[in-house]
Amino acid sequence: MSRSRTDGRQSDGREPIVDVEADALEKSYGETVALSGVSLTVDPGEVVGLIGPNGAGKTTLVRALTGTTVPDSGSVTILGDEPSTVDRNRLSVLPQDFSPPDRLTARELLAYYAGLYDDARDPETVLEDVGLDTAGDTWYENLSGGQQRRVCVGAALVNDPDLLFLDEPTTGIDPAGRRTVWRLLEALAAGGTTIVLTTHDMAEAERLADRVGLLANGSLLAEGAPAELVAEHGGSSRLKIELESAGDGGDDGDEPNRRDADTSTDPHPADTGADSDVPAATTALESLPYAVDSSPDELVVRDLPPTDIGRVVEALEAAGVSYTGLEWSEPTLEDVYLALAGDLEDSAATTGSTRRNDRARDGLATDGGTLETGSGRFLKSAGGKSLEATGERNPETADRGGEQR
Ligand SMILES: Nc1ncnc2c1ncn2[C@@H]1O[C@H](COP(=O)(O)OP(=O)(O)OP(=O)(O)O)[C@@H](O)[C@H]1O
Repeated sequence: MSRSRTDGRQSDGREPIVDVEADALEKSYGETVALSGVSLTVDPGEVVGLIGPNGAGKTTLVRALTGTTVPDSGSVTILGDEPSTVDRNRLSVLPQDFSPPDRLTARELLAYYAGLYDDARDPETVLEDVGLDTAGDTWYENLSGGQQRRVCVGAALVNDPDLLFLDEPTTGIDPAGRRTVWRLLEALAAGGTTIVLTTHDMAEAERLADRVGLLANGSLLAEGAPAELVAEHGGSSRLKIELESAGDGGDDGDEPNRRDADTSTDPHPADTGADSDVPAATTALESLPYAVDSSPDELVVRDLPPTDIGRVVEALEAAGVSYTGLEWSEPTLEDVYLALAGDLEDSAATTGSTRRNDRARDGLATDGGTLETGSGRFLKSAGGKSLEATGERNPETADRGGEQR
């Protein structure tokens, strides 16, 4: 994403101005360590994406950054203030499980939230922005899950915040709607809004975030621009060659890249790969200067520039090797995730979040951050008004209740 940026330094060259500054945050719920020494700085206008397995601590981090939970130790300032005293007109938070009143229409809900702020955006425009203008008069409870989430995203944008926290904003939204939300967030970022979002969608993080933090077991395992993380941890490019095993094919006669397979003795051979073209294909590629991994029915050629795909095809065809598909791909943020946290699928389930990750201790984590949301809570309030009327709980009370979770 390109946008004009300041370097965050004041005009007299003194201390950098940052929108979020969190240092050494620790938070435990009973025996469960949700945050373990997380530090994070977010510059004005920056988009930071937090990724990580279920139970990694992303929501707890959001909550600690926004003041809906108090960390056990460590410090947080947002927009230059403590979270509890920050000007709520400038801040907005969309919790993961925000649930507004069911018996208000999308239009009424956005108008309601707009009414909480001194200088809100036009709710009709927000309704259009989130792609809900045709469903504006439908009760919230009758909207689809994805439409409901769009209303929630709209509610989070209605005060035109300087600093926006979004906990899994596009969960449940269909691919086209997701792109609508992405474009909306990109436009906000281009206008200077600082955004911290959590997501399980690696494409979302890669597209939107200037910087990504990978959390697991309450620690930041890695942090950096998506491209940097991919270059450092994503591995190499891959050309996947799906091979036709002897049992898959017959004599089609017309296709030049297919070697005849003898199926006369067994019309339904088990697809064990034993008769596949893997050995022949491996031999065919030996003369090329690339590492090749093999499995029973496919080969993966690593570090192959796309301009050399033709050499692979020629080598396979010269050897008469059958293949059913070729797929070349560059490493992505998903590869980074799988490389660093793929074995930690559910931090809470596998470790109770108490395990410290060695990679974090070894210094991969350079910074940390905080975010947190709570069930049914919506942090927004303005001009001294709170959202207790909508059923949201007092953050501190809610947090204490959460200790029992
Ligand atoms: N209020 C609470 N009371 C007790 N335990 C909690 C509370 N909030 C979070 N936890 C625990 O802290 C750990 C981190 O949870 P958190 O919700 O921050 O993870 P997450 O990364 O946001 O997960 P997900 O991707 O599933 O949303 C988990 O083990 C969770 O069970």
